[in-house]
Order: sequence, then C-alpha cells, then structure tokens
Amino acid sequence: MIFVLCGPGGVGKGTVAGRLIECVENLSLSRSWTTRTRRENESASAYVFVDEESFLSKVADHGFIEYARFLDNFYGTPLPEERFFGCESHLLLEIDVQGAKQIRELIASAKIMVLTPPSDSELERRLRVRGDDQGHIAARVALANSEIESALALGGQRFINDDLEAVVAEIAGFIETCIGDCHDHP
Ligand SMILES: Nc1ncnc2c1ncn2[C@@H]1O[C@H](COP(=O)(O)OP(=O)(O)OP(=O)(O)O)[C@@H](O)[C@H]1O
Repeated sequence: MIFVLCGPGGVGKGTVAGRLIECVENLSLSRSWTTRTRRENESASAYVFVDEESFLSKVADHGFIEYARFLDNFYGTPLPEERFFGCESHLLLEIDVQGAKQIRELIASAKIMVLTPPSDSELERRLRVRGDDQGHIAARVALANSEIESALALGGQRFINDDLEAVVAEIAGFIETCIGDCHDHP
C-alpha cells in the first residue's frame, strides 16, 4: 500500500516518518532522486544520488511522480515500484502538499495523512528551534493553514503533531488498520 505523509513545512513530517519506519512492519520510506553531489556529512541513503544522464533517462521513461530543477540540480519523487500496490509491502512518501496533490492525481488508492501543528505559535517555535531564518519562518507559518485546507480537500486524514509519541502511535494504528482492511478486501 502507498501512504503519503504531508503537511506544512516544519510541522514534523521528517521526524514522524523516521519513527513510523521503525515501528510499522514492512513499511519503507521512499527516497527522492537527485543529481546534486552528496555533501560530506550527508548519509548515502539521504537520496538516490545519480548523474544527469540517468536522471533524464528516468524522466523519459515517465519514472517520476514529480520532478523539478532547483539551483542547477534535478530532484524527483520516483513512481512507486509495482510491489507497493499490493497488501504485503508498504511505502511511505514524506512530501509537501503540492507533491501530495500530484500523487492523488496519479495514484487514487494512496492513503493521505495530513500532519498539522497544535497551533501557529508552536509551528513558529519549532522552525525557530530548528534554526530557520526569521523571514522564512513568517512566510512558512502564513502558508500553513491554506496548505492544510488543500491537503484535507484531497481526502486526507488529519493528525495533530502535539506529543510526538502519541501522534506516532496514532498514525501507526491508522496504517495498520488500512493494511488489515487491504487483507480483508484485497
Ligand atoms: N511533536 C513534536 N514536538 C516538538 N518538536 C517537534 C515535534 N515534531 C517535530 N519537532 C521538531 O520540529 C522541527 C521540524 O521538524 P521536521 O524537520 O521533522 O519537519 P518537516 O515537516 O519534515 O519539515 P520540512 O518540510 O521543512 O522538511 C524539528 O526541530 C523537530 O525536532
């Protein structure tokens, strides 16, 4: 099955996704592709690092859900492998709301989960603690509520990221229920 975790910037998608992978069986995290060179301190599994020729050949094969060029490098979300369309192996895509819209258009069966902050002020605090710059923070917070509305309009299920342990347990329970339903009505 294919699960999408989306929400505004800084709400905690990366943090929650990392925890879900550890606690839900047979759930893998989708990795983006990039032509950017790997930074020295960056894990080899942060992206699938490829050269431009391989990237463009995958574009020609319609192998991406979405891709973009940013500062002379390409970034793309690969289409999930066939095995993730069954009930045994599961893929988690951690993505912004624009990306979730594109996934909804291409994969009607994807389950969309919308992560929201407990309040605007807490979202602002998290971005500040993470070290984002002040102008950037105000813009992200201003966008957050309209992004959440768009994500809910896609039929997404809402989860409030207040207490981390609680939201991870709640989303893991939702994913396991979806997997159970898939086995009951494949
Ligand atoms: N439940 C929580 N309580 C307190 N802090 C949290 C919680 N969840 C995440 N955070 C913190 O909030 C900050 C933003 O989290 P994270 O980077 O996972 O967000 P994100 O949605 O993936 O952001 P982006 O879209 O920019 O990649 C991090 O510093 C993280 O440690």
